[in-house]
Formats: sequence, C-alpha cells, structure tokens
Amino acid sequence: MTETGAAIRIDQLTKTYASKGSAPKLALDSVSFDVPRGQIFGLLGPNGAGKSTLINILAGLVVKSGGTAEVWGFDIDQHPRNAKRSIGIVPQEILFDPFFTPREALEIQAGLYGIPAHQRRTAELLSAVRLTDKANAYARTLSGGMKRRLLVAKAMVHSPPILVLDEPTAGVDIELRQQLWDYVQQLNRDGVTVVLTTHYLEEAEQLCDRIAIINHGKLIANEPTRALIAKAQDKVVVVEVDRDIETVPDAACFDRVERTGERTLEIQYRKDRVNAGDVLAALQKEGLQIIDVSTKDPDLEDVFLSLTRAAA
Ligand SMILES: Nc1ncnc2c1ncn2[C@@H]1O[C@H](COP(=O)(O)OP(=O)(O)OP(=O)(O)O)[C@@H](O)[C@H]1O
Repeated sequence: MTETGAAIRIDQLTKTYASKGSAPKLALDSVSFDVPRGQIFGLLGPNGAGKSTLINILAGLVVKSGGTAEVWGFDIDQHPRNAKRSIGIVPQEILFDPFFTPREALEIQAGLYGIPAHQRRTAELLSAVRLTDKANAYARTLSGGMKRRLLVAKAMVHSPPILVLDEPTAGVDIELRQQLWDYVQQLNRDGVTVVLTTHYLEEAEQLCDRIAIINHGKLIANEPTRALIAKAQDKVVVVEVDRDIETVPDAACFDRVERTGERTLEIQYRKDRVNAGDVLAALQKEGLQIIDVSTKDPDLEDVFLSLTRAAA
C-alpha cells in the first residue's frame, strides 16, 4: 500500500501512439495526480484529451509508454493481477453478447474472476441496478439505459474498491441518468472510490468531490470541485436601467455586453481585473441610471471553458 493511501496514484504517465505513415500521437504527456480514497473523482477534458487512454492504461488494456501507475497500492507493472482486481471499469462502448441474459452475463463475469458460486452477488447486483425483472431476458432486448446499468453491475462483480465509469451517461435520458448516479452515490457511501468521466459538467459539479482536467494530454487542473469553481475569473452582472437602451454602451472594463431586454443589459467582466463597482460606474458615465442589479456566479462550465481555452 502507498503511505498516503491514494486509491490511484499516477506519476509522469505518458502514452505515445505510433501510427504508420503519420507522426506519433502523444496522447498523455507526463500526467501526475492522486485519486484520494473514498472520493468521487471527476476526470474531465474535451474530446480526444486523453481520458480514455488513461483509464485504459489503468485497466491494463493500453500499454503506457512511460511513467508509473498504482491502483490501490499495486503497481500496474509489478502487480498487474492485484491492480486489475482492485478496479471495476464501466467502458464507454456498450459491448455485450446479445444472447446472454443479464443473470448469465454477471455469472460469466464472476467466473472470469474465479469467484466461487457461493460467493457470487448476482441477485444482489441485479436488484441494485433494478434489473431483477429483466434477469432472464436476452441482453439485446434491454433498453440503452438498462444496458448501461448492467455494465455497472458487471464492473462490480468482483467487489473492487474502485469503480471507474467512462462516459456512463452518454445518450441516457435524464431519469435513467439520475438512477445511475443514485446507485453510484450509494456505492460511494458504502466505501467505493469512484472515478468518472463525463461531458455533462453540471453532473460533474454536483457529484464530484474533486476534479482533474486534461487537455491535449496534459493535466491543467486538479482541485476540490468548490476550489476549482471559485477560481473562475469571469463574472456576469445583470443591470436594469431607467430608460430604453438605444445604443449598447461599451467600456474598457467590459469583457462582453449584451442587451437582453428593452432596459436590461448583461455584462461580463473579469473579477481579477475590475469589480462590479467599476462596471456600474461605467454605465452611469454613459448617462444611464441603475434601477436594479443582480450577479450570476460562474459554474464549472465557465471554469472548464476558460481553462481549456487558455491552454489552447
Ligand atoms: N489506438 C490509437 N491509435 C492512435 N491514436 C489514438 C488511439 N487511441 C486514441 N488515440 C488518440 O489519442 C488521443 C487521446 O484519445 P482518447 O480516446 O484517450 O481521448 P478522450 O479524452 O477519451 O476523448 P473522448 O472524450 O472523445 O472519448 C486522441 O487524439 C486520439 O485520436
């Protein structure tokens, strides 16, 4: 075990994909971070950032080019079997044998891990992902959301301390997404460390204790979710003025200004450079009297966009 007790420890992890006829692709560039035990950890990044590559290295599906990785204290090179047993992966792609039933799929998976029949958790897992009534239906007759839930059950068959979900809710409707997250949160309360990638930043903001962002193979953020959001420098004030706005005012301290109603303006500014008082003073200088003001707080999406844009 590592002294710090990290669930996952990645140090200088690098992956270069060689390809015939074109330049090698550097998909991960010396990425280092820890996933603390017991957390829900979000791994975010634009398409092609390197998230799946990282997850697939941990799962033993992709061979790294450099650096080290430990899963639950087991080095993936020195103790690959123990590392693999410590992690359950819900892959991005839905791949099933269409003629197996959910019960059979879980039994076969348990067999692959060498779990004796009396220690299997098939019924419990089916019930946890609400598939008991579909236990004996062909997998091909399940809806997309049911297939996703079956994948989560499959990943938990060997009771790993870490569950990794790669885009588990892509294309899943809101109600089923909520059900899936309820179950994942339940697992987390029961002590499972969860790592997830998602394109739904609102979900990540609600669920994750900590967030790392990868962009073009490089780690560009790794912080508790709240601290990360607090870093957002863009702020918006919504101002109601005393008369109809004919020409939209402009001032050096505005980053963006938009007329959102006859008498309302939405103004974005950088809170590290100016404050709301400067913005309001600039409006008054234009002869506008301010009737009402409200501010909009930045969210994870604002931070994500400004960080990934800045890195580009
Ligand atoms: N087998 C491969 N051979 C060559 N290049 C690859 C291979 N797999 C991935 N890549 C490239 O490596 C980079 C990282 O891909 P990866 O799938 O890890 O990104 P991602 O962050 O998971 O993206 P997404 O959110 O779209 O799934 C991309 O530029 C991708 O094209």
